Amino acid sequence: MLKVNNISFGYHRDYWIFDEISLELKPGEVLGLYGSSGIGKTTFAKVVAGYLKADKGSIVVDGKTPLQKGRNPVQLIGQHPEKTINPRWLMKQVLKESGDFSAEFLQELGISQEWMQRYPSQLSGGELQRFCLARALVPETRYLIADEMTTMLDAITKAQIWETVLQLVEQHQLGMLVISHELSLLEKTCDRILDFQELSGGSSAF
Ligand SMILES: Nc1ncnc2c1ncn2[C@@H]1O[C@H](COP(=O)(O)OP(=O)(O)OP(=O)(O)O)[C@@H](O)[C@H]1O
Repeated sequence: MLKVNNISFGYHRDYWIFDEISLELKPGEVLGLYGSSGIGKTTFAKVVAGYLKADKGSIVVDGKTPLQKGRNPVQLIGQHPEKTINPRWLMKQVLKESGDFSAEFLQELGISQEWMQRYPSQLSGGELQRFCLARALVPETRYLIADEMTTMLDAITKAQIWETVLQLVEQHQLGMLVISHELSLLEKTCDRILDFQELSGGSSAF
């Protein structure tokens, strides 16, 4: 179980982006987090995945506090894959850095062998996002956070990526948090949906 216990975060000393949010995500569950743009969803995702430190509260993953070193069992996939990939590396180097991936697994994610010899700038957003998914789906991963993962993609690519991801999530019994401002997407993909504004009670002063 991924337990988020009363976490608060502010970029500045005088203002919480969100205050005292709690939620629980079970293995195998697909949980939606809905909220409008700018409300603090990405910040929340970064805190839960360990990129930012909560000012208050705690995050407990399968009974443990994730360590600073080593691979986090909570992996985050964001809206802009190009921002997380070294532009000077060939895609085969990008993958190699995260581990060894079988040809079957890459095929399942729709990654063509031919793309391995290309640089990130020579791939589309949907193609790059598949590499980000591969990197996030290493054996240590137990929970996946998809923050507006397909917002930039066209309808067909979006549907293909969601079909693959939901299959893999079920197959590996991962817990998945789907963050989006698109309620229709959450209704299609999630077992239940939480409203970010209701959870945080809106932004408030310290
Ligand atoms: N590094 C930062 N320093 C200061 N303020 C920030 C920083 N990053 C984000 N913010 C502010 O925090 C607030 C929440 O931003 P966040 O990106 O978490 O929202 P969001 O709900 O994910 O929005 P969107 O859906 O548009 O991406 C915004 O007002 C934003 O301007």
